[in-house]
Amino acid sequence: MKIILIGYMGSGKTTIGKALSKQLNVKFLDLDDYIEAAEKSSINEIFKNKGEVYFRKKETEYLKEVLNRKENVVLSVGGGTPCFGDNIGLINEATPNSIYIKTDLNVLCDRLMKERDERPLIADIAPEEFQEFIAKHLFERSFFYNQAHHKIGNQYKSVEDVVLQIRKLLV
Ligand SMILES: Nc1ncnc2c1ncn2[C@@H]1O[C@H](COP(=O)(O)OP(=O)(O)OP(=O)(O)O)[C@@H](O)[C@H]1O
Ligand SMILES: O=C(O)C1=C[C@@H](O)[C@@H](O)[C@H](O)C1
Ligand SMILES: [Mg+2]
Repeated sequence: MKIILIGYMGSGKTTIGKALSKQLNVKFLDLDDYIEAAEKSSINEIFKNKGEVYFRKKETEYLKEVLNRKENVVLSVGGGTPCFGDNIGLINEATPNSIYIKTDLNVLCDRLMKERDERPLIADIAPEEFQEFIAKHLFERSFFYNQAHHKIGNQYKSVEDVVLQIRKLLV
């Protein structure tokens, strides 16, 4: 069984994924962490030194590698993973349990403003343009996120509540 969490930066994929894997006693993998370990470089450094196109190529390669592993896993992917190539198709073929962690724009902006520096795509956006940038980016990406088999809101709820709701959705 694979449970794959997708959603925008800051939506809570890693936080929810870790808590879910603990409850289910299933291994947790985060694709960003996997890429950093395999490339021996942080995501920030990969973007800076090799560019986004290189990152996206590697992201798809490592996604395929993880999806081909015959193990049970809760996998959180990067915010952009489902939006490039046919990654969302690969994700949905690998499991009936792909889950879009959907989080309100205002909540996303609050979370991301605090953690901007770790995320290369938003690190340089001016504060006065931040909300509009995220709104547009999220709108463009929603087409891909909405292809997940399930959807769950992650705002104004505790991590435990969201995990409980996800467990009820699993097939
Ligand atoms: N239900 C929740 N209640 C309160 N805070 C939350 C909740 N879910 C996530 N957070 C907080 O939101 C922030 C972003 O969460 P997280 O890093 O898990 O997102 P992500 O989707 O993995 O982001 P990225 O795509 O950038 O890796 C973290 O500081 C986390 O603690
Ligand atoms: O939304 C995105 O495109 C990204 C999200 C992060 O998880 C990382 O994968 C990287 O910073 C790119
Ligand atoms: Mg994450």
